[in-house]
Amino acid sequence: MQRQSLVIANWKMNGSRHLVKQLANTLRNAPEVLADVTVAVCPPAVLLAAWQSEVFYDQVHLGAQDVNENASGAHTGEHSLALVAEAGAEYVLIGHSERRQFYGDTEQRIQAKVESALAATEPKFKVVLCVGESEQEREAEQTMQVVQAQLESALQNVTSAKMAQVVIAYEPVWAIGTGKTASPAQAQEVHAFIRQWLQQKYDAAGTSVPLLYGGSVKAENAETLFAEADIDGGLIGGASLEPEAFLAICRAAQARRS
Ligand SMILES: O=C(CO)COP(=O)(O)O
Repeated sequence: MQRQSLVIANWKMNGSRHLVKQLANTLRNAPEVLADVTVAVCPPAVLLAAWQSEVFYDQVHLGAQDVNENASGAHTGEHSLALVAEAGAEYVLIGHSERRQFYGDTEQRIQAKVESALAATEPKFKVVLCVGESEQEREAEQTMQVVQAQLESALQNVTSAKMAQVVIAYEPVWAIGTGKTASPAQAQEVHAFIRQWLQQKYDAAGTSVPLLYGGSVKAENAETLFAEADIDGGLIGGASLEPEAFLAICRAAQARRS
């Protein structure tokens, strides 16, 4: 099955209004890429509005890097789904390893965030669930158990019908921001495992879920990663801060289709 290519920029705590303009202009000048590849950008939430005024919605989608599971209330510093939706977000990253490691995102909170995001109707968010093992877990040959436990926990109450809104990003923690990319074969092995798990739980609905690889994806390695059967695109950190590099990665995702 040929799934649509998807590339998502995760700016993390980086970027500026200037970079919004630069990346928007770079992407706007490549309509042939945007016609073939779904591209979403997740800037810091305070820059969503700047993107909203720059970008044609039907060309580049916007996303939030995280969201609070509650609808509103006394949660200083947090953003609700309604707030990020108002700022233009259609995608939301949930369970990024940096949030799991440093900001208290337990399995239970991630599950709650996934369920709140999938319950929202205006808009119907695309939930990008991030999973991945640490270096020690890989060395102990626990990669598949760790990934499976993360999927089981986050998706335990998610039905097949809702899976049309779900994207899974496999991001091995040891490859994030380290320059150590998983080899295409290493990434494909885990993606195939995730695909099999999804198909077992969701049948056909599991076949349609896009699977993204993240972790030191660069213009130079994107094409070989995206050539793998179960890698439908990427979740890009550092390279998404360089407009030309990010566009080159989007072009590599476009090449995957042909
Ligand atoms: O964490 C990532 C994207 O969410 C990957 O970051 P890098 O591309 O900087 O390794």
